[in-house]
Amino acid sequence: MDRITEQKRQAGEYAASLITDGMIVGLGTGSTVKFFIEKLAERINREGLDIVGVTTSRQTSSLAKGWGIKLKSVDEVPAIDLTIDGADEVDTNLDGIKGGGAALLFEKIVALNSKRNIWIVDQSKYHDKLGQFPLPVEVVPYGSHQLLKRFEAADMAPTFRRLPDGQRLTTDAGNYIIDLHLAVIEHPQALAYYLEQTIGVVEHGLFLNVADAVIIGGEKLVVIERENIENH
Ligand SMILES: O=C[C@H](O)[C@H](O)[C@H](O)COP(=O)(O)O
Repeated sequence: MDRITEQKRQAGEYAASLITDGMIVGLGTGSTVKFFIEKLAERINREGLDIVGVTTSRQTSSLAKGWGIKLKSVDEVPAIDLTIDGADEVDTNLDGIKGGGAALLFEKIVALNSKRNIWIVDQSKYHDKLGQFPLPVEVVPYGSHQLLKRFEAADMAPTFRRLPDGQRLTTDAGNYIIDLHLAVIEHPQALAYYLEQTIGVVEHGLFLNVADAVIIGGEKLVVIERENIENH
C-alpha cells in the first residue's frame, strides 16, 4: 500500500471507531470512504451494532450492500446523526472541494441533513487555500455547452468531465460535470454565490462551513475540529 493509500486507510478506519450503536450514518463516496465502510461493516458484524446507512452515490450503495449494511434513503430517516465523507481538498478553515468522484450533489444533500459531518483525507489534500483541485460544477445537460463558453469567458478554464472512452460523464442524477481549473480560489464564498446564481448549474463542489471536523491520516493522525479553529 503506498503512503497516500495508507493515510486514507488510517483516517477511514479511525472514523469507523466514532460510530456508536443506534446511529443513522451518512456514507460518503470514494476511495477513502471505502476503508471507513469496510471497517464499519466489520464492527457491525463483530459487535452487533444496529446501524442504518444513508448513501451518497450508487457506487457507495453497492459497496455498502455488498458488506450487508442496512440502508435507507435520506427521505426515509428523521435525520442523519453523523456523515463520514472524503474530500478532494481541504483548507485551514475546514472548507473544502468535493466531487472528484462526481457525487457532489447527493453528498451535499446528505451533508446538509446531517447533525454532524466529518471528512477523512490524506495529508496531500490539506492546503492553505482551495483551488489546486479543479472545482466540479454539476450542470443540466441542456444548454451546458453555452455554460461552458460562459465559464471560458470568465477565465475559469472549464472542461467537461469525460469517461475514458471520451463520452461525457453523467452523474447519478443524470447531469454533466464541468471542472473549473482555477489554480487558486481567493474568495470561495463569492465564487459559490456566483455559481448558485448561474442558471443551469445544479450544484457546485465548494462545501463551505459544512465539515465539523477533519481527520487527516499520516504518521500521526490529526483531528481538526471546527470549533477549535481561530477565526471560527
Ligand atoms: O465525488 C466524490 C467525493 O466528493 C469524494 O469524497 C472525493 O472525491 C474524495 O475521494 P477520494 O477519497 O477517493 O480521494
